[in-house]
Amino acid sequence: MEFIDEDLLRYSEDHTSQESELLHKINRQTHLSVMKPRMLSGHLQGRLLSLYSKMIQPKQILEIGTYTGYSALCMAEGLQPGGTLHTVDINEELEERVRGYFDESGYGEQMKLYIGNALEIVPTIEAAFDLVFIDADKINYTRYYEMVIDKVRPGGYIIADNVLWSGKVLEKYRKKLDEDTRAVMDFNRHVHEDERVENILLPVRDGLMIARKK
Ligand SMILES: C[S@@+](CC[C@H](N)C(=O)[O-])C[C@H]1O[C@@H](n2cnc3c(N)ncnc32)[C@H](O)[C@@H]1O
Repeated sequence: MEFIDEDLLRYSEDHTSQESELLHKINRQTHLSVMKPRMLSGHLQGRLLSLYSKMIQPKQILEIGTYTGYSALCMAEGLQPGGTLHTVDINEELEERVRGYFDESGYGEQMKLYIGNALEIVPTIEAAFDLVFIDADKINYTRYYEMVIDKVRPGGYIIADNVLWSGKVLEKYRKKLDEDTRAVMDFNRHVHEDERVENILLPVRDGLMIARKK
């Protein structure tokens, strides 16, 4: 389900800074040769992540769910010199492609790609994060949030993607209450009721939950 009129979306993209040539290439190649290309953040959300990252000026970023590296490279644009972006994905088939894109980007030295289950890898990463982007399996969203919240510095941010879950969080757009939808709804309630953060659910694309640790 598209939340915004297609023409308005195109108009918004036409009045948004262009993605870099490399990001454009990743976007195109993902659509041509990788399964489920809709998972990629895309032009508009990518520019938003880049802008947020430039505003936050993070030294340490964590991403859960690399896919083809598009969102990681958008957020890397705001990294401080000497900063690091840690990104985790369980799909080893993407590794070579992603490493290639990272090397080509000019941020290669600052990108740390981990291949494996985020539930096992994230607890092993020793860092105080300024920005965390949760964008992997929905069923574990609350677990990921709880796993990282103590590793986020006060004033740091957690952003989670797909929190409107194609509208299925609303009964009128839902055929049945499947476990992913239930997990997204539980996550949204969990963050909203969490006294440790202030939050906004931003209806951009498939919904971004943005939480700032107090
Ligand atoms: C929506 S895609 C990420 C899209 C990417 N962040 C972007 O915007 O371009 C979700 C990714 O999460 C990964 N994933 C799913 N379960 C995971 C897990 N338990 N640990 C790590 N990665 C996982 C999938 O392999 C997939 O590549």
